[in-house]
Amino acid sequence: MSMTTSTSRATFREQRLPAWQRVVVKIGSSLLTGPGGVSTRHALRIGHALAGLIDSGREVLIVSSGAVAAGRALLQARMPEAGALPARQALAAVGQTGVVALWQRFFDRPVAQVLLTHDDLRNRRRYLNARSTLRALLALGAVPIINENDTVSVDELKLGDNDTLAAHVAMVIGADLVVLLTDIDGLYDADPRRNPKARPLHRVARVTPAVRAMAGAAGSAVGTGGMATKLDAAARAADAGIPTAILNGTSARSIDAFARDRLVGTLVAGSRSRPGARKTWLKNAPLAAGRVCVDAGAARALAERGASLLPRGVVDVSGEFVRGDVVEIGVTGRGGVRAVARGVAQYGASEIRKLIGARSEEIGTRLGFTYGPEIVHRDDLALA
Ligand SMILES: Nc1ncnc2c1ncn2[C@@H]1O[C@H](COP(=O)(O)OP(=O)(O)O)[C@@H](O)[C@H]1O
Ligand SMILES: N[C@@H](CCC(=O)OP(=O)(O)O)C(=O)O
Repeated sequence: MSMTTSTSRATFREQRLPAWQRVVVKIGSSLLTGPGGVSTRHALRIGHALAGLIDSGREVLIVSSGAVAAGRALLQARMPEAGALPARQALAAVGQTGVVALWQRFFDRPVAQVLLTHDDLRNRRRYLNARSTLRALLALGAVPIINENDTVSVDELKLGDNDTLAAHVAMVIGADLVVLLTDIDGLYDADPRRNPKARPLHRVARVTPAVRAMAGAAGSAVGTGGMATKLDAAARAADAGIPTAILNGTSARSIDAFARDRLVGTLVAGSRSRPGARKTWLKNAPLAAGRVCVDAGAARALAERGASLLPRGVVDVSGEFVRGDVVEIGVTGRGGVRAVARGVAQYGASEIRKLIGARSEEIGTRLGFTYGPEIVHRDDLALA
């Protein structure tokens, strides 16, 4: 058989873990579920380690997978085929209660269920709400148990995997570290389940295309995305200056090291600069709700002078978005539309259509009201 056992694999040596006060820990489905639904087999050790860290004054947010796998086991259902979204959503609804109840067993303080959708991270108002709620939960001493709101997220708007969700949560809450607990010791230079000669990578300075090429698909029937989504998530977090540790949640050695502020696994370094949280969020907001096309002069003003976008420079609007949504700002050239920036729209699409080419002073007369002279304020802009 081509699969290798974990005992024949090269092992990771223990290394330093960056200092942290606030961490987002993501736990994959395979660590939390078994044939009977949720399972304490691996979760027990992880839960105790996290409880110890919280008791010592650290702040821990948990991104927990396992709803679909637990629901499937409880209903003795087959895994729905790709595309069978309502069935997966139903399984998630059945399994999620057990996942949260499982976590409650490890903490003597309340846990809080937080289900987030793509929209909650894309829309600035909802993003700010999510941030305030998470902050309040930490201040109250509750342990946030976060998952994607699978029962209502539709395919094209799904974050899709909880590695990505963990990176977003870390950016939203300004965490110092992301920890991805999985069923393998860390990142290897090839998928060790397929290549017995794969070598451990202790440290990744930057997620380059060459590093991405090392990552293969999921290792279990319940996992989503494999190492590829973990590296994508780590790259996002790194962009915001947040390092990511990838380690084995089934291994006592790895979990015990983490509880002692050491790492047995892979560290993806954070980039040195830590751009403003708002710009980071904008750059990573999963999808834009629409597009505002601008003329070449406006594009230059945004890119070269860091100016706000005024109605004067707008030439076209597509999509149906409302005030507060993230929009793409593009400029039309020979090869089609080129993205220039992303920003939070101060006006909705139907309003901006009435303002195309207007001077800022005309906004009041064209609309009958005004939210200010800018279509997108410079503070709410991130260049592409
Ligand atoms: N280069 C690699 N190094 C380590 N693991 C890899 C690599 N490429 C693919 N994998 C696979 O990724 C799996 C972990 O991802 P996944 O199954 O999605 O887990 P989770 O449920 O924890 O998100 C491992 O079990 C492994 O088989
Ligand atoms: N939101 C889904 C998990 C999606 C996911 O990323 O799963 P995994 O790769 O096991 O972390 C669930 O709770 O079943």
